[in-house]
Amino acid sequence: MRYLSTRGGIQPIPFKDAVMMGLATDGGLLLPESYPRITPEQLNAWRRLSYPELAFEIISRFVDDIPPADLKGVIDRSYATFTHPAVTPVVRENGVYILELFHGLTLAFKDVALQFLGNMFEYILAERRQNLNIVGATSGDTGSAAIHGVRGKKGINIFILHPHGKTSPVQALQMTTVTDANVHNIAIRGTFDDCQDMVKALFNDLEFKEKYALGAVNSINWARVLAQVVYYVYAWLRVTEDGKAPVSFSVPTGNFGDIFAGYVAKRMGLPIEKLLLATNENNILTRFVNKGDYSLAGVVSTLSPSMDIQVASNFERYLFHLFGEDPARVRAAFAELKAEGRITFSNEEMALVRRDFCSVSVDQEQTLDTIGSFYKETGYLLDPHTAVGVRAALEQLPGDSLRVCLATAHPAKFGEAVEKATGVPAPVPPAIAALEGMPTRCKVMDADLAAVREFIVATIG
Ligand SMILES: Cc1ncc(COP(=O)(O)O)c(C=O)c1O
Ligand SMILES: N[C@@H](CCOP(=O)(O)O)C(=O)O
Repeated sequence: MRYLSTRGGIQPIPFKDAVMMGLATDGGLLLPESYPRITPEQLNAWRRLSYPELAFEIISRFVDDIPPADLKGVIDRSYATFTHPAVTPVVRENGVYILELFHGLTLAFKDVALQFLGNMFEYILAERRQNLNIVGATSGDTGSAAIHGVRGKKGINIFILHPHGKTSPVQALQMTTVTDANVHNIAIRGTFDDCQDMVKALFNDLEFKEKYALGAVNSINWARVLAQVVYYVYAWLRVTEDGKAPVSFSVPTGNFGDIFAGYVAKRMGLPIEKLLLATNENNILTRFVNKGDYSLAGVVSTLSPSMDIQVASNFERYLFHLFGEDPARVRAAFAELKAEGRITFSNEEMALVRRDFCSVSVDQEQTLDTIGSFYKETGYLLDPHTAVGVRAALEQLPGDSLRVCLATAHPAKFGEAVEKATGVPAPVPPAIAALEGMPTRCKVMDADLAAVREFIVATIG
């Protein structure tokens, strides 16, 4: 399996090089040359597999430059850190299935891919006798999951940029209380988009990237998306009885990484009826799906802060496929976005979009109402991001269809919103209770690329 860039500017490369490259050197995103097919017979044969066994079956189809026993070792180590034996269990509440993705170390879906990526980096670096300086942007969850994926690992430094004061207090503490020597938190006076822009700019400075051996933990890294494909298949196997039943997935969306993993699963042959793209008030992607309107607007702060994003980086991967794998059309679309603040789509393209996706935007009042009523009816607590997806599913997907909602974070990460909605405090897991009063370390900076670059260079030494 080889990987190519959405912008068409690199020779195809193998998996390990793709992991190390992160953002493609031509500014695009890496994708596999083709998607391996999974058949109904294969799906039925996978029903009895544990999560790590299934992960191996799927991931190994995209990786041919790592011996199977080594790949299995990386996968097994990654999922041994989860507190639930099923890793990502599925529960049924109020007519929808809930895919719980928050049983990892930092209580969000990011752990599923970032434990895998942290161990994969460690494996490749040991083999190549190299060091790595990870630079990432977070709206709250990627940062802590990435930090916990690589803290204390030999030969790795990690720099995580988050928008100052715009994450939940628990999310901030999950990052800044990790004071290992290789962990560096930077709080940017700005938005997540500012953080992501600066990270991309550092990667696009190829001399800097090479000199300081930069590595990516955001979903611009293909390994992130790949690891997330697994739980779509796992959930599908839990809620169906035969190899063909169509299932719809409701996905609370910000950077389009999670839902793109679902799209990959669909392209591989997993019977997915619809991918429901659920957004908060930052709804550029809902406007795109429903009206063909992909035009930039300002970012607003909401109760689901991890989804407070305008420019979803993985959208580029989807556009590559939507445009018939034509890198020239991708380049033209991003030139239009830069010049005009929008991308224009043809009617044929929008028909293709609506074949796979539908979308709903859920505002904060509806989010609180959904957390409150769901709790009242079932006793089950939703975090605000999950609530956006559940609300969208209840509104948009037929009640007699198989509906899986991705529960992307534990409610205790957003305790204030949950208490406001239900009138009761969310139970606090020991991992969160332990954060209170711990020493913290974090550098607060302006959204100034030169200053961030200087800080990274000075810290690496
Ligand atoms: C809790 C939570 N839900 C949903 C999302 C949105 O996921 P994605 O950015 O992959 O679309 C995020 C951020 O990524 C998140 O942290
Ligand atoms: N919501 C994310 C934003 C970054 O997304 P990523 O999937 O590209 O890492 C976060 O929690 O940081």
